[in-house]
Amino acid sequence: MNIFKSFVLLAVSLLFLCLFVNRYRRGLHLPPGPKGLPVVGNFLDVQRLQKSNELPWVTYTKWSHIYGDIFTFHVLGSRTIVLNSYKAIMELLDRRSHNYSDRPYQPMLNDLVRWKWMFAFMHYSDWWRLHRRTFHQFFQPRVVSDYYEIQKERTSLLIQNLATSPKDFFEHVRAHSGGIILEITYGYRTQDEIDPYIKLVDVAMVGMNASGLHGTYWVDYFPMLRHVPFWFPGASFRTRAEAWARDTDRLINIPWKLLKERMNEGDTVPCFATRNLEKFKLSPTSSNDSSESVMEEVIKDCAANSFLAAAETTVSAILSFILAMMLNPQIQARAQKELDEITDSNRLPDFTDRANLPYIDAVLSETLRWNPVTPLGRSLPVHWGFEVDANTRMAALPHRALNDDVYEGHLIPKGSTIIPNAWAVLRDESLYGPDTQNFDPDRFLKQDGKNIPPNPELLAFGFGRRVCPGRYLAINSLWLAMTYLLASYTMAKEIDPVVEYSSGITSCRFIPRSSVTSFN
Ligand code: HEM
Repeated sequence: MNIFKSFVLLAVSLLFLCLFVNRYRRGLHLPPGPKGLPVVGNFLDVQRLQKSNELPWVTYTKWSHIYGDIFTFHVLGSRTIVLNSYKAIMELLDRRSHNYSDRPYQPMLNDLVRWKWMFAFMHYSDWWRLHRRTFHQFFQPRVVSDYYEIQKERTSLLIQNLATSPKDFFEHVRAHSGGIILEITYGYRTQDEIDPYIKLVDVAMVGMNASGLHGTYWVDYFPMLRHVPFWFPGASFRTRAEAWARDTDRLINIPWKLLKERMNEGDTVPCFATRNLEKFKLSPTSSNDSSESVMEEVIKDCAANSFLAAAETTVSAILSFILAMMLNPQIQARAQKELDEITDSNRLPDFTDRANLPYIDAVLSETLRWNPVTPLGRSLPVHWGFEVDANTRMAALPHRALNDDVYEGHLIPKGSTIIPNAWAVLRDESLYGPDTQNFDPDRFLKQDGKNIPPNPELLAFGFGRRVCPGRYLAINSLWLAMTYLLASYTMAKEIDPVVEYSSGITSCRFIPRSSVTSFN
């Protein structure tokens, strides 16, 4: 009888607890958002957005004008919360980053297209931490100066290549960014070595962009579908995923295999991969792909991750800078004047000059603000001169809430996908002043030193524990490319460039500057 009484008491208490928790949760509302249909939620809105020509960050910004800085939408039971203000992004993703450092599970991308080795897509876990730590040791502020010589050499080559074939500037910029990271990670040095690897990235990115947009495939909502056999009616996504997965495998395996062959022949230069393998006393002769040790797997993953993460993003930032200079000749002339005064127009700039070039620093900040590489927290696949369809532009690197949280009276339930709309913040006139669609470095140079807007680096490189670990290297590469370009050329319009990434610019004239051509 006593046992029965205790059981009833426990059940009643549990019931009250549930009611209390429910009341607490009911009292708090989810952030508002577009009204959806029963069961499918906003499935149709999202489909419409994916098929439309409107860029998703633009649509999200419009929705934020209707629903507020923080809004929600649902698709088939999965909840997405979009943050559109500096305050909300910094409070949640930065200050409360312990709760928002996870990534949503994407069965199509991670499992079927086999990107789960990429730590940018991993869950917040010990496995991710091991990767991040291994990576960080070679890209933290203390060590990035070790890469100055590689960056200078590659940037000089970019300037020379532009003189030889200016029409191929897009390829030259890609070879520049790819060349820097390939030498740092795998020790590859020559031009001939770089091109095939850049092609591997290009090919693998097709599958990544197509599968990385959560919700494009039903399997993202119903993960069980990943077990559907290839021959099953309607399972064409499995065949497509398998073809993309083979490209992913090639991206991670081919550079590694070549590195090991070279190590066996004693023909390598010190780099991220070799120095790490030595550190953990891993001999390439004693291991092959099927018997990799755990640490070898981590080093191999990190090398491929840095290669992929660095190549596209840095290219995009440099192309944005070139576009801004072409469209704003007076800003270009002012930056060149500042540079010439420091270098006396008879040498190339160096990192030690940076503190004396405040206007160029403002141009760098404005470049990151004006056309952010990662409008929704991930890089844009920029292919100037090519049409990129709306789906590929939609990709984002979202965060995920690990536990229930409350923000300004809104409930943010555990498991919600969180998208930071950095683009909306970087265009916010209350922070960056008027006409944020225009390129104007002066917004960062207030004479009185007051009301300086937030540094765009805080938004462009992501947030909290997931902030881009390659940002110090990226800023150095960008600064050097900008200053070498300004010192060596005047960038001018050949035809009217379209200020859009999708249809993009097709041509730029690189006019050698007579005062500096002697040292090219
Ligand atoms: C202009 C250049 C770059 C931009 C704008 C950029 C931006 C970003 C952004 C927004 C994220 C996501 C952060 C988040 O989830 O909150 C990220 C992640 C990452 N970036 Fe970068 N990045 C750049 C260059 C690089 C470079 C040069 C490297 C490598 C050397 C790199 C390596 C990574 C890695 C490994 C991650 C994943 C971090 C994680 O999930 O823990 N990035 N980057």
